Amino acid sequence: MTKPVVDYSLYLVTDSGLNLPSRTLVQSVEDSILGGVTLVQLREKELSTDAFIELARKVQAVTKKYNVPLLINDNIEVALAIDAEGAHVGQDDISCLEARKLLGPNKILGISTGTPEEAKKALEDGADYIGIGTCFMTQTKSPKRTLGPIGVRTILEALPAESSLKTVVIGGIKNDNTRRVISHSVGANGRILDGIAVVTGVVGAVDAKKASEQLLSEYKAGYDIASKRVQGLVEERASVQDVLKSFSQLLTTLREKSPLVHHISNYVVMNDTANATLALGGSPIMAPSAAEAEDLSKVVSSVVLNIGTLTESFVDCMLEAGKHANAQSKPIVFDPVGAGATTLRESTTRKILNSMHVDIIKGNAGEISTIAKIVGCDTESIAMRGVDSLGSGFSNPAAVVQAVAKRESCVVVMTGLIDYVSDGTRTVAIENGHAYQGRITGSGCMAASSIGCFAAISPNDHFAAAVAGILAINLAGEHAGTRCDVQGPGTFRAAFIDEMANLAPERMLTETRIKSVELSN
Ligand SMILES: Nc1ncnc2c1ncn2[C@@H]1O[C@H](COP(=O)(O)OP(=O)(O)OP(=O)(O)O)[C@@H](O)[C@H]1O
Ligand SMILES: Cc1ncsc1CCO
Repeated sequence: MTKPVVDYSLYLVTDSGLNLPSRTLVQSVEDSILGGVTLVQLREKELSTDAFIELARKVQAVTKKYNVPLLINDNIEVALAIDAEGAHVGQDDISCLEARKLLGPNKILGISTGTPEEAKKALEDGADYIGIGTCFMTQTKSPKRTLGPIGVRTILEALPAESSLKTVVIGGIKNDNTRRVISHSVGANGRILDGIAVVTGVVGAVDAKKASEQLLSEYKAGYDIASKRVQGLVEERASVQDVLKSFSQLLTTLREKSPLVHHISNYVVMNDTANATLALGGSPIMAPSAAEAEDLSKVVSSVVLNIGTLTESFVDCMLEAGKHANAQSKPIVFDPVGAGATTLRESTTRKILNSMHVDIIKGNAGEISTIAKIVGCDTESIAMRGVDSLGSGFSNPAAVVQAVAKRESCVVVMTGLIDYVSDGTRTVAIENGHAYQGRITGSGCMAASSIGCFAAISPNDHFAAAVAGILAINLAGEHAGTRCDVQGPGTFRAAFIDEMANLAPERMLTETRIKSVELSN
């Protein structure tokens, strides 16, 4: 018998303890296969070998009927006794090498992995696939730390791009997180998860068939986004010159369309960011309640998340708004204010990056340094004092923004005397701006709002949106800072908003001081 070809897209892992009492486990398995489950694993930790074999034979009658492979968890004896298609082992069970010896070369063998090292070892030891987890907290597992999509990606990136080892993600995978787990975990090596492994989402669902249909459709939607991202990594991009030409048009469009921008901002800058949005041509809605996030996601054109004054309810709202913005494909701008200043800010930043796909990250050097650490980029560390970045910044700032952008598959903006914007491939340095911007609070937050406005009317080119957003705010800063009626930060603040409203689109072409930075990829 040759090794079966396996479709890992929707992998059901059973658990009698979680199966709804209204039906048998065998019924749940059959319903889930009718809904699209492509692979089944029988996991029974409490049964004797005889009882396990008896149940396995019943489940096998169903899997055989639909030609879906059946794997046995942990117990190789049971797998061999019923001639199952293969087995799955954990890190604390029989070793992968030993399991392969017992199973022979033609059975499917999978192993649970939680670190890049375990994944590489599984490949060496002859596994066919790895289960990567735990991704999120679940009813079945409460690990000390979950991987989240970023941790999953680190494991995918540890594997050679061309290796035939398949990968599935496990742990808390549900309908409402499948798409982003798949799309957000794409490795820089182009590896995309081959499937999702689900326990409670199916056996605990009232309608296992419907739950399976929905999960499979979410996996496919996530896979499509992931494939586009992988293509984007190699696709030819428009030149900076092309982007420059489009800026004045973007500002004109912003004023014509006046898109609604959902802000979850901080108490300090709420009013200034709302006024900056209006002055530039957008329409702000400052809405920090989770209860209205879903409704808003349907009508707004972009979302700005700002962690400046963190409270539990702000965080809840950001997570909810992010989830719905991703589902509605509305761009998200993330402003990790003071990210490195406290443990709460750092852990919230991690939570946000793990819970949604952020399209544009904007921060000062200290904040970007914290993000780099969270996502695993090896860079210098820049200290923060409260919400301000300390010192002269990175020795090679362009390389840092490019590395973080590449790693997160998003656009990264780092502000300061010179602002850097990168999408991981193109990187530019923007020299416009006025020193007064550094002397009032919230000019970074207003920059995020400006980017949010441009992202709203440029949903398919977030790089152009970020560059245009920074240019608009910095040109307004230059005009305001050089006005003779501006005497200091107080008068500057009012003049700054005026000059955002006065900004003529053509000035974005003639007054920009922008340089493309050539970096090796
Ligand atoms: N010395 C400066 N010269 C010119 N522009 C500056 C200067 N300092 C800051 N800026 C501009 O001000 C904006 C905000 O940058 P900054 O790095 O000060 O943000 P931030 O520290 O996040 O601000 P905040 O936390 O107050 O919102 C950017 O558009 C940047 O270009
Ligand atoms: C000063 C300050 N503290 C929390 S948020 C904020 C505004 C700058 O982001």
